[in-house]
Amino acid sequence: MTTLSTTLAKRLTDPRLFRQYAYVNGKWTHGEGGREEAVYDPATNEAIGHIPLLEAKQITAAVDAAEAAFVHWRALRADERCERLLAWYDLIQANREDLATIMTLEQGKPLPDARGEVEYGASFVRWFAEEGKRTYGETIPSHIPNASLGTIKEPVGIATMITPWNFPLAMITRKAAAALAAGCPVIVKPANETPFSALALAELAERAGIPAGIFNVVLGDPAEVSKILCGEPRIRALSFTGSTRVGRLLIEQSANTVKRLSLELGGNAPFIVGPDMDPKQAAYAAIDAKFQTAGQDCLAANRILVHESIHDAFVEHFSERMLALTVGNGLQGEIDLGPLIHRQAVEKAAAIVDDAISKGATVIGGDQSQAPGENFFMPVMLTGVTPRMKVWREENFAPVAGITAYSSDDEVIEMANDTEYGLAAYIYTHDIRRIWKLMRALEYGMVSVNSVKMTGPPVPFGGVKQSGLGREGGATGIDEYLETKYYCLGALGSVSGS
Ligand SMILES: NC(=O)c1ccc[n+]([C@@H]2O[C@H](COP(=O)([O-])OP(=O)(O)OC[C@H]3O[C@@H](n4cnc5c(N)ncnc54)[C@H](O)[C@@H]3O)[C@@H](O)[C@H]2O)c1
Ligand SMILES: N[C@@H](CC=O)C(=O)O
Repeated sequence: MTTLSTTLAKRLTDPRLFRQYAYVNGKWTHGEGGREEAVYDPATNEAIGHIPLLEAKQITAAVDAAEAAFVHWRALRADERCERLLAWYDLIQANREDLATIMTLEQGKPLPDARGEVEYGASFVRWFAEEGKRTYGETIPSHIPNASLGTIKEPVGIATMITPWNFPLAMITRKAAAALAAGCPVIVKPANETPFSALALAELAERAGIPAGIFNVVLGDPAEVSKILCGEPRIRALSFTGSTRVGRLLIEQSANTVKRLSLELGGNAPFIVGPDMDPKQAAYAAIDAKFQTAGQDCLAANRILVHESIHDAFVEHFSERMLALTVGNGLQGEIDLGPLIHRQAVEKAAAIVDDAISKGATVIGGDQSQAPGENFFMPVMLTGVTPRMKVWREENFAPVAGITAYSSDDEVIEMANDTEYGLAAYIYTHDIRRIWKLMRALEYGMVSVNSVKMTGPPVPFGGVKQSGLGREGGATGIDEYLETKYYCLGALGSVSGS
């Protein structure tokens, strides 16, 4: 196992936040079979550390630990769990700079974006710390003589979380904080590309007084680990964020143990621009909605649908702004776009662009000879995109924007809904009738009107169709980790009715 005296550790104010072990039952753990995997900085392709690949029995040991710890955690009062979560929140905030450095090194996003994600991730911890105190049951007017009826909310049990590399911290906290606040122990399996953010969260959870066995981070071969977690009957809930392809697989693997599933899967967001919009303003908003995290965002505006009357002006402003975006190592200076996560992502983006060109799209940008390294992809705008092209059908997860013109509201509704995905959609117009018509007709879990920013702790985040199941965050996010127990208290003498 590599020692802590690596480049990454040296960059941190608190080197103990950089851990190259799994975290099970409050202990930093090696892989018993001696298997390990390197983690690379996508900007330089240099190894920044190693992680152990745990053996099957070590994953089961995490479940044993969570099962034992559950008894005490669920018995705490909600306000006691709240205090520990708030302590975790404070520690995340206090270590924001180190957490952002770890994230930029393993994920590649520019440092200011990484700081933003730490803040965003922390905000879910604070939100759910408070929400845990409001998991109310209800009383039910009785239809049974001399009985009182009602419900109470109880933690579902051990919850496991399988998370992606594009938001290595916030995708964990949005799930884990809800589960912990509900009284559930958690077992997190982060993406192997970005494990160090998860492990730093574990270190801070321990310092916050979250007991051993309650927050575990397991590492290993993803397919091997997920089979064990999905097949384990003691794990009652699985929350996954990642691709629709892997989401389908996890549904199958969880069928035998009938788990509670929350799935935040892929997106293919339309960005609709109405004829009344200022083309420059709309183009700049579309740039923000497309190129954040170098396009590796489930909310990325992939298909930009612009009314024909302003299409050409929009395209001019979009390309001028896109060509001014800076691409480089996220640790260095003012950078708009960092690298893609690995070389395969670059190859996939290039194939999507080639496919569109071969089917008649016009390309602007994307001079890959200017890319500052082999995992970088210079942003591309494609116009004249059609439903036959991959850029329309697939989530490209790269800085590739597809633009096309439409002529009527009915046409754009059909175009926008022409996808298996249904996560988020953007509408830009000031016409209230159009807003209402489009918002109601779009088959998406989230619709944002005249705003690129739509997420945050108070809102229910999630998709329809093949973008997923369930909602994270908001007033209902904690319900993903709660069971409703109905009770009937009969034979209560003369008391009847309510
Ligand atoms: N809806 C949302 O909230 C949301 C948020 C972020 C990312 N995403 C989606 O995530 C995807 C990008 O992330 P990704 O590439 O990490 O996704 P991914 O599906 O490849 O991986 C996600 C997680 O699944 C694991 N995994 C990979 N292959 C597996 C297998 N065969 N069996 C079991 N587990 C496996 C990975 O190790 C990782 O932990 C995109 O589709 C994106 O839209 C969705
Ligand atoms: N940007 C999303 C994550 C999707 O990749 C979020 O805000 O949760």
